[in-house]
Amino acid sequence: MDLILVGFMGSGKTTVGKLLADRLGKQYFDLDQLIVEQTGMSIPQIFAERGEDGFRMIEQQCLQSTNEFPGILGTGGGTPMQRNNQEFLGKAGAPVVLLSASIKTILARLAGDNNRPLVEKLGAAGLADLQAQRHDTYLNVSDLQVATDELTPFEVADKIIDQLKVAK
Ligand SMILES: Nc1ncnc2c1ncn2[C@@H]1O[C@H](COP(=O)(O)OP(=O)(O)O)[C@@H](O)[C@H]1O
Ligand SMILES: O=C(O)C1=C[C@@H](OP(=O)(O)O)[C@@H](O)[C@H](O)C1
Ligand SMILES: [Mg+2]
Repeated sequence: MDLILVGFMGSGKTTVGKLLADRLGKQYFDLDQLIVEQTGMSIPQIFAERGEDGFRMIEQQCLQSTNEFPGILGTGGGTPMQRNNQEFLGKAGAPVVLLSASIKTILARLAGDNNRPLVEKLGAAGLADLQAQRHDTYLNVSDLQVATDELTPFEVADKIIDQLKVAK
């Protein structure tokens, strides 16, 4: 893996990951997409039929399967919360980049979304709590942090490229 994106739902991991891959001439892998391909089920279907615990088990297995993948990996918002996944991120040998956004931005970006079961289940206040709960873990697993509220996805990609150059 060359780079791993982490962050809350709606922070832009999938969008920015694809852009970055295009710009750097690399492949993009999306953990949620891999889960959908491996199970033949949508994310809401997995939550409905297997529960969140079932989803987390599949998520963990799929993450392990990306071990030798070349390119850029976009994780799901809950991926860094499991200990095994934290170990994976720590040993991946790729910079882990945290995309952040305020809860106001997140709610605006996810309005009308029906592919994220936790958004429907938790509502605005519950999502704010979940974001706060995850905050420290996101910081702990990441090497770089980019605040995305005032940036277009293209600008976020630019910033990551710049910061990685500086960090080299
Ligand atoms: N920097 C940004 N500015 C404006 N909209 C964004 C930005 N990043 C992502 N979005 C939008 O927010 C929504 C969620 O983005 P997505 O990439 O799926 O996030 P994630 O994979 O982190 O959940 C999409 O509609 C996307 O177009
Ligand atoms: O934050 C989470 O727990 C989740 C985030 C989603 O991915 P995105 O962060 O790409 O929306 C997806 O993995 C699932 O709905 C659970
Ligand atoms: Mg995503």
